[in-house]
Amino acid sequence: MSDIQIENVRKVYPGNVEVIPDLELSIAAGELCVLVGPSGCGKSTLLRMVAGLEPITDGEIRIGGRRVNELEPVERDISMVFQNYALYPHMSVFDNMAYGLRNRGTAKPEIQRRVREAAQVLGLEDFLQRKPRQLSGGQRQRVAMGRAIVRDPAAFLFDEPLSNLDAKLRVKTRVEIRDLQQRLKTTALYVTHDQQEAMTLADKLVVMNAGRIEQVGAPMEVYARPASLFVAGFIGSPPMNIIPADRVPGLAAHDTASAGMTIGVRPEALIADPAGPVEMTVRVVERLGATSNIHGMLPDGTTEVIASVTGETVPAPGDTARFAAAKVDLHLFDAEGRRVSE
Ligand SMILES: Nc1ncnc2c1ncn2[C@@H]1O[C@H](COP(=O)(O)OP(=O)(O)OP(=O)(O)O)[C@@H](O)[C@H]1O
Repeated sequence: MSDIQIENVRKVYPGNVEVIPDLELSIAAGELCVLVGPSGCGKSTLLRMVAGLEPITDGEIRIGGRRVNELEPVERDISMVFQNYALYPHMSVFDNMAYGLRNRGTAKPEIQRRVREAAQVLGLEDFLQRKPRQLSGGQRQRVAMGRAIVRDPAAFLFDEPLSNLDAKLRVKTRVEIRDLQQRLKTTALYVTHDQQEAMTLADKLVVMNAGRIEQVGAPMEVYARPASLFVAGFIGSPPMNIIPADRVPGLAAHDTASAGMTIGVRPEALIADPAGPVEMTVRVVERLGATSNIHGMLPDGTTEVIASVTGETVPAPGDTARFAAAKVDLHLFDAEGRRVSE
């Protein structure tokens, strides 16, 4: 097991395009660290720099205490799993998984042992003689993971590995990856733009925005105490309601209204209450089964609010509905979007 240290890393692409100004990140040995953020925020660039597929402009990256800046990808002792699987179509599953070991001159019996072991872990024993085209998308992704596992690397790097799978398979494979990582305890860096995937997989969640880290923490910590308006809006689904404090005077203390502050309140923290301070005109009600999302508009006519409620009885479009929230469920942000509440 190896840790990964990213220190003062900067990335400027040719043409003087600075996409990562100065980034620090420490990933402990055995930890699954997930980088999440909107398209273009620099997640893939960071992962590719750790992999050695992209040179870094400034700073240092260490894997297991060893500086890897100048090392080629093959010398870094990492395994990558890509979105498109990158399997060799003409080779069997066994040969695909054995490829890296053969290249390194590993002895035949050792290759047999490791591939069979990985196939067992991944439930691929019955598919070893098949070609990739004879497998489903989920099975192909497992072969790609098998190929990563057999090398017993210092770290796994995952680049959006689930984005080619359909929704159901994505959830299933997500659980498999989590389970696998917990058993193997291999350090992993995982990139996704899907906040739900990030929340469920991560030991350490890193929210990126425009080449910078907005917040690092355990998923539930980030969910419970988002450090900025950006994180508040990005983590959680449906997203946290962001309400200018002066629009709902009764919701938070009066001194917040005058300071250009914003109140964040999660849809699931809004409780139906006929005397509640949050008044909305209901526009759309989404019934999801166990919960319903009520989409409405505040009296100001510009601030949209969502309340997630359980139960059979929900308001209808056009109704006026009122909600309250407990003080502990209010998140206050200053005019710069930084968290000010505890
Ligand atoms: N080779 C390149 N040359 C110049 N700019 C690049 C290059 N590769 C990426 N970029 C730019 O760097 C920024 C970060 O890209 P990156 O692919 O790391 O983002 P990302 O967060 O992984 O996005 P996505 O989720 O869409 O893959 C983007 O603005 C992108 O246009």
